[in-house]
Amino acid sequence: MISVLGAGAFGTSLAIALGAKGHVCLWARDPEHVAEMIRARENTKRLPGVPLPARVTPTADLAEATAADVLLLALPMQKLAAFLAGEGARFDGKTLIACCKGIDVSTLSGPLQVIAHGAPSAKAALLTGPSFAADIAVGLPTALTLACGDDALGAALQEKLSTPALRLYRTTDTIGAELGGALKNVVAIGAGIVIGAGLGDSARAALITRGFAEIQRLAQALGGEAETLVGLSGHGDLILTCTSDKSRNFRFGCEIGSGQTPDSGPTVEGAATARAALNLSRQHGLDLPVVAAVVTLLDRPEALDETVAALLSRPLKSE
Ligand SMILES: NC(=O)C1=CN([C@@H]2O[C@H](COP(=O)(O)OP(=O)(O)OC[C@H]3O[C@@H](n4cnc5c(N)ncnc54)[C@H](O)[C@@H]3O)[C@@H](O)[C@H]2O)C=CC1
Ligand SMILES: O=C(CO)COP(=O)(O)O
Repeated sequence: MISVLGAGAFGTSLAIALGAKGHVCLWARDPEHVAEMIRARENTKRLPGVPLPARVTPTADLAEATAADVLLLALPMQKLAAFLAGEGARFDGKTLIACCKGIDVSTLSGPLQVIAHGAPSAKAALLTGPSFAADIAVGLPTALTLACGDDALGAALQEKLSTPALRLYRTTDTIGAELGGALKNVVAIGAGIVIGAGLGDSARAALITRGFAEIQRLAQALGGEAETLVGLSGHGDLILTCTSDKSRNFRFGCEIGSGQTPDSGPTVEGAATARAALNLSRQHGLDLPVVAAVVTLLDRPEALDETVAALLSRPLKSE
């Protein structure tokens, strides 16, 4: 059996997709939320309008959910470490698949390092790549990356989690997959700022491209492979997130760029990850001007004009 821990938009969409293949347990920490999902057969709070298949069982009982061998962790990145620390030995011997995108801001670790620390005897993998929960939930075609250091386990998980509409590609480059997925959200905030500020589509294309160069620079310095970064989990997800109004990171950036106070309610992974990425770049002596500009504007949105001017006045150089 498979369980999904975290009944947000993404966890629910994965439970719906996998519920077409077999039994899936969907765990949420709030019993009232679970009762509502059982009553409505829908996650009206996070993914309204899509019925839960009969084989999806919502539960607030973590013991019931963790009876499964394969557990998909669909929590926000900044909550993952505390969640694992609180549940300790429950995950011994389990296969944990991180479904979150980001870098833990206090330890500067990606999701797999966080799992290795919080659940050291679990086997770990990462599910990432370009996909909106709303698309997966209604069965639109989607291709994701399953990253696992153990290729035999990765192949078994690829088979287990693929459906006719949800195609998983696999890699053993977990660092490249983690960092591509984490950093594209930072660039998406930047792309949103550009559009929100009315700087135009050409400027957005420039920012995406230079942002991608920064993703490659940092990820490769940390051991990620170039091939992974041009794949689904890097370039693929960058395209999706920087060009769609469905992206929360992109919309958050648009709000900053247009002078609004951004809505702090939705999960916007790129905000904390921008700070983590900037700290990592300093540790490694790397120059990441797009990431640095996003951090500046998270702290001081009123500095938009001077931040854009500073980016545009950088020394001219070869591409
Ligand atoms: N929504 C999407 O289209 C996609 C999201 N993702 C990633 O999935 C991860 C989760 O995002 P969403 O599901 O969209 O967010 P969401 O905001 O819809 O849901 C997050 C869920 O986590 C739960 N949660 C938060 N802290 C918790 C804790 N300490 N213990 C237990 N549960 C907790 C919340 O109650 C909520 O149900 C993020 O890293 C995101 O980048 C990845 C691909 C697509
Ligand atoms: O990760 C995603 C698309 O692949 C979802 O993007 P947002 O978190 O910006 O909504």
